[in-house]
Order: sequence, then structure tokens, then C-alpha cells
Amino acid sequence: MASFSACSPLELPHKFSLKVAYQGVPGAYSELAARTACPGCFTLPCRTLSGAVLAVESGEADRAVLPVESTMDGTALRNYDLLLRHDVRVAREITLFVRYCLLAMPGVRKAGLRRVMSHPVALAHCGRALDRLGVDREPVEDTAGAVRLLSTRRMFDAAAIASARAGEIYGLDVIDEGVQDEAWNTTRFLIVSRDGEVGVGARAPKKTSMVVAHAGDNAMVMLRRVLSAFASRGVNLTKLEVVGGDGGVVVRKGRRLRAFARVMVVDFEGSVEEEENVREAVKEVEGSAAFVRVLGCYASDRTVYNLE
Ligand SMILES: O=C(O)C(=O)C[C@]1(C(=O)O)C=C[C@@H](O)C=C1
Repeated sequence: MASFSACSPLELPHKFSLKVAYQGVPGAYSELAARTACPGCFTLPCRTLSGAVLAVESGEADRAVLPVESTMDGTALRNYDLLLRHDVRVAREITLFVRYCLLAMPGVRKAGLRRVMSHPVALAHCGRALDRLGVDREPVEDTAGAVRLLSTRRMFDAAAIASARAGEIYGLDVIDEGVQDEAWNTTRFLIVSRDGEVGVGARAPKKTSMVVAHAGDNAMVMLRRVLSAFASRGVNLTKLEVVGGDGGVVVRKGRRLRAFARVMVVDFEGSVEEEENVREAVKEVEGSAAFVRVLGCYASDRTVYNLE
């Protein structure tokens, strides 16, 4: 059972402050995740998520924050793709309770709104509230960026969906809160570094994240193989999601151009670096998959951090 915390840090402040890259501007949920996971860190705002990961790869930053799943949407495969394309490792995980606010310039009322801006994920999470308001939805790069835009352009016909913290930073009022479709809404972030690390909680139970791809098999065959490799060795799975539809092959003028794989994202208890049965399970999956990548072994943290 996950525990629920008002805001207890994952680790003590680092002796030397870490620089943590994230996509967005101050007040974005990714920045709140960085500050909660690495208290006392310097944060490095980046325009894109790949920019944040590149900052780690190039040594400009020590860590980057990636939102990878939410209770309302499941796995964000596009962000796992970044982990596959860059030379970084998962160093830890952090889950935030996300309670979206509707923010507007002082004096603006809901009845006067014509449009609402936010990150596309936040707009999707608040679909019912937006339907009730009957407003246009305008996607922007991050939730706090929407708040900053409204504030700098002094927009009086628009609102933003973001954290209360973003409202405080850019001087907007909260005109509604808890506007997400589901009351229980959490986002899980992975913190990546160049080398990965188990971190200060070295005695905490470990977990491992892995991506598996099969080009030809159907989902059932693939599932059975992965489940049996772990179950037969008593290794507990904490996440298993099949993403990418049916896979398929692109054929042009009778020539097979490219095979698309179906991808599975698997998290399991234990460390591939320290436990023989875990290593063997991964080896068995590797024997039948088209592609396996271990993204990192790190301290398991099942706390849901509530920053309200
Ligand atoms: O835009 C932000 O504030 C982000 O940190 C990004 C992000 C996401 O990509 O899921 C993170 C958490 C919220 O669920 C909404 C948006």
C-alpha cells in the first residue's frame, strides 16, 4: 500500500547542490518534483524534455526529471522513448499528488472565460470541467508556462490550469481548485542521471525498470513469456504495461521497410545488479525478445507526495 506524505524529502540535502533539469518554467509540476526529490537543488528550466535529458548527457545538469505515468492516463511512452534514445539511467522515482487549479488574472470570473491554456496532459485530465465551462482549449508547453503567459500578456478572457504554486509565482488568483476529472490523480516522475544511483536510501528496497520489445509475437505470447520469467523466480512486478497497439510492418512497392515493435514497460522489485534471480529473469526475457533495455536500478519509493 502506498503511503501519503505531506512533503517529506526523499533524501537529505546534498552536500554539493545538484543541478536538476526539467521541462517548463518555475512552478511546473516537474520543477516541484525536482525540488521534492532533491531538496536544496538548483533547477534548470528547459524548453523541451529532450533538452532536459540532453543537459544531463552533456554534463550541464546532474539530473533530469521525466513525467512517465499518471493515474488518469497510464504510461507516457513518448517519455520512455527519450530514455531509450539517450545515454542516461534512472536514479530514482517520485510520485506527486496532482490537484490542478484554475488560475486567472485578479478580478476575472469563470463566466468571463473564453479559453483555457495548459499542458496537453493537464487539459486532458480536466476535460469535464472544461466542457462545463464551454471554453476553447489551448495547449502550451507546460502548465506554469500557461500561467506566466497569461500574466505577462495580461489576458482577461483566459485561464490556466496549473499548480497553486505557479499562481503565487506569477501573481494569478486561484478561481477553482481540484478541477481534474478524478479526485485521485497522481503523476510518477523518474529522475535520471548519467550513471544512475541507488542514492542515499541505499538500504531501501530496490526496483528495476525495463523496456522490452517484440517485433513478431502477439501480445498474449509476449505477456506469458515475461510473466513466467519473473513469476518462476518469485520476482514481483510493480508495473507492466503493453504499449504501441498491434505493431506492424510498413511495406512499400512490395518491399518490407520497417517493422514496428510492440513495447512493454516492466518494473519489478529487486536489483539486476545485486540479485541473481532477478538477473536470470531478465536474461530469460532477453532470450526471446527483439530488444531489452534495463533503464536503471534504484530505491523504491511508494510515497505519494502532497505539495498542497
Ligand atoms: O506541465 C507541467 O507542469 C509538467 O510538469 C508536465 C506534466 C506532464 O507531462 O504530465 C506533469 C504533470 C502533470 O500531470 C501535467 C503535466
